[in-house]
Amino acid sequence: MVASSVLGFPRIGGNREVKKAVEAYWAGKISADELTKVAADVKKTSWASVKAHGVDYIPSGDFSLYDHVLDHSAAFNVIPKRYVGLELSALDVYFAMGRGRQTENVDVPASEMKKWFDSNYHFVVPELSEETEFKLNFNKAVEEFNEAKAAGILTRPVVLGPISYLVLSKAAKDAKPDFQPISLLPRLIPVYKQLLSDLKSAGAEWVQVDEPVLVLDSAAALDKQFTAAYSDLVTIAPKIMLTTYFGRLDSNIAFVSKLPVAGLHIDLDRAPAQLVEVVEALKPTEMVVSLGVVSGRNIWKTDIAAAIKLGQTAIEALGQERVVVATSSSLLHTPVTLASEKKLTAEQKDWFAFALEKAEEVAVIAAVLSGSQDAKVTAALEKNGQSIAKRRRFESTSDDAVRKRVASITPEMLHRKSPFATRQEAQQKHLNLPKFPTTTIGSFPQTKEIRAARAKFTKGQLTQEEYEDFIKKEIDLVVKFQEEVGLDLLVHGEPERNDMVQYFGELLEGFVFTQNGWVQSYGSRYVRPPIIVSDVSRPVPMTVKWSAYAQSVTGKPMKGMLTGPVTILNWSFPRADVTRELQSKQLALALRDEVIDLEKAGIHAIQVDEPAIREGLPLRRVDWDGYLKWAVDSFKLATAGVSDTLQTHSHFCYSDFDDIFPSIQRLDADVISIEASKSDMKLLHTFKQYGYSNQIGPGVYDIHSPRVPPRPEIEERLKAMLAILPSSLIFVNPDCGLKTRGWKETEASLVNLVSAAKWARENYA
Ligand code: MET
Ligand SMILES: [Zn+2]
Repeated sequence: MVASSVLGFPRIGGNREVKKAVEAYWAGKISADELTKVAADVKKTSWASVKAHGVDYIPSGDFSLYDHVLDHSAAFNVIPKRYVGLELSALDVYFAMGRGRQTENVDVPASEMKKWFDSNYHFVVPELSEETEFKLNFNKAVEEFNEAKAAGILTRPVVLGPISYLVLSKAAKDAKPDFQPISLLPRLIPVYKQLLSDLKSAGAEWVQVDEPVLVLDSAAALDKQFTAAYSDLVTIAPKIMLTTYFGRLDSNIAFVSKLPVAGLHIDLDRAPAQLVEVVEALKPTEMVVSLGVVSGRNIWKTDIAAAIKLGQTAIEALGQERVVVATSSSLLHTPVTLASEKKLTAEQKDWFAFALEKAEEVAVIAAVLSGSQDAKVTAALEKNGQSIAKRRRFESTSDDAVRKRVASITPEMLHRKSPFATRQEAQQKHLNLPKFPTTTIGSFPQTKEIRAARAKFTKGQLTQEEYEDFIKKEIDLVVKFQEEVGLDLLVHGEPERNDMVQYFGELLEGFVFTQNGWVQSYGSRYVRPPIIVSDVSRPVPMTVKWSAYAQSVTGKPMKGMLTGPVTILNWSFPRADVTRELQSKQLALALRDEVIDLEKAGIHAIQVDEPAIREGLPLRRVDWDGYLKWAVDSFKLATAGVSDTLQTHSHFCYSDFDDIFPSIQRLDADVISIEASKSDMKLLHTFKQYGYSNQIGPGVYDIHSPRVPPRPEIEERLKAMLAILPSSLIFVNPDCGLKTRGWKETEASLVNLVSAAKWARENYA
């Protein structure tokens, strides 16, 4: 019998119950007990429905109220000093670590967040030092295992493995300069032993231990640590399914196949070619192989016939009993169910599978591989074949005009007319910005009123004209606000945008949208990625009306605001039938037309956001150049079609800059703004090391938290920048858009920001 498994499930709940409850708890509207109850119901529903679809290994312990890495930190007592002794409940300390906390007596910033591998999910980075004292404060894995058991469902608990936990951690500020988190492994192992032996006593037969770092180049140097850790853990743990995802093991398979674990999970969605090598390596062992054939990262219906072929290859070598069919990764990155989509056409709906439908897919594939003659299985298999055939027919139709345009892109289209120095002079004449110009990243608070108006408009309760008047009034407010606060380069505030990707997707050809396809980005923040289904083009201008209006109501320069091609691509579910490069170039051409139209409409600064360029970077270094080439070319294609007088901006919000620094320089944007506040400005050192020739605005405060940055704190950050960068290149701005913030903290924060910039002008003339 081939077993089936799901590696993790979305946490939001079918009706966004968890998101709503967490936010209600933060707002003081419900109690901790009420929150726990909502979470318990959602978990129970997920377990029951995965089980109902016939899945053998059902995950537990993967649920989280904020982030699963943060859950481990809280459980392991990895609580930075600033969160200790605040007289808060354990739950409030947990949330304070995730999002910061600012009340009458407490003022702590959030921890740093980083993107989870190459996804748009953010995890809270653990902070470790020589002084870290690991202990098991609570055992979430056991608690949830028992919770499921009480509901009559036997689960396979999920934990993040010790090596990945340490590799994903960073050294705390007070750690010694040469401190390496991985050096704490011997001290962390006893905690894992306790965690895992408790799980075994609770009755868990298997445990899924995630070690996603095994798909990174850096894991090659950790073979000794892996061997030591797992040789120790297997002695007391349930059977361990060592789980890798998002990439390929490559040479790491050599030591992984020698680990004493009971099973190995590999991602065959991202890296199908690794199957043969892995199976060969496992042959002489007794390990079970878990085949991640159903994508945890995309929403296309699985081609079951193709998955079966992969399964058969494994079975021929290892036998049925040693093969498990699984999702490639946790389904955290996909929406809950297609069943809640009422607006997709029947044809479109037939293309996709969301989390619940994927659970069914793994069960069907496992049943077929087990030789099931069950009529339901045969029918499901046949139906899948028909769906795939229909989709292939749709995919074979393309937009010839778009394809031709991509084919005729010339090198000249990628370059601005003059070098940066010449452009800077020309731009200054138009923009007339003071030294240390202040600006924001684009969005202003998306208030209840804005969301209500948009909802009414979507439902047809507001006419086009009424809605546009409403948006114009919002723009008036935001412009007036910025003038009053004293900002220099203004924005229109993006009130017309539901989301920075969805907004463009809706105006472009080639996308479809879900009503309920929410995917977690961080904490309680969920996005609804559009789906690219065919060739992309721009039928009409998308932002010109709003930017031109905003410019018409102020004498100060107005910055146009677009989402970049690579980000639109990376934050959508992409097509799987053509390359990402082709999709990116099509998007770039559409945006190029928009940039040119904005310039014609009298806009002198345009920001093209590329916050997702880093996360799309392949996990293996050998694959980087290929990606960076087309990613940078796409940005340039979108932005280089304008005159020297137009100031291009780009924005990035992440901190691992070192890796891609030369590519950032190659974008040749006149100004970039970057996230720098939470990572203690460490990325500025990258700039110091490499030098940077164009203008740059390192974010001076963290917008992911409602906390107001006191003015001296902003000044400190400016000082840190000035130690590294010439004052003539520095812009002053928050580290990202303000859409998730309230007006109160936005105003207080920006007042401090403007006054810190004035201070800089006075002191660094
Ligand atoms: C995640 S980056 C966000 C950039 C966008 N312009 C905004 O301000 O919201
Ligand atoms: Zn951002």
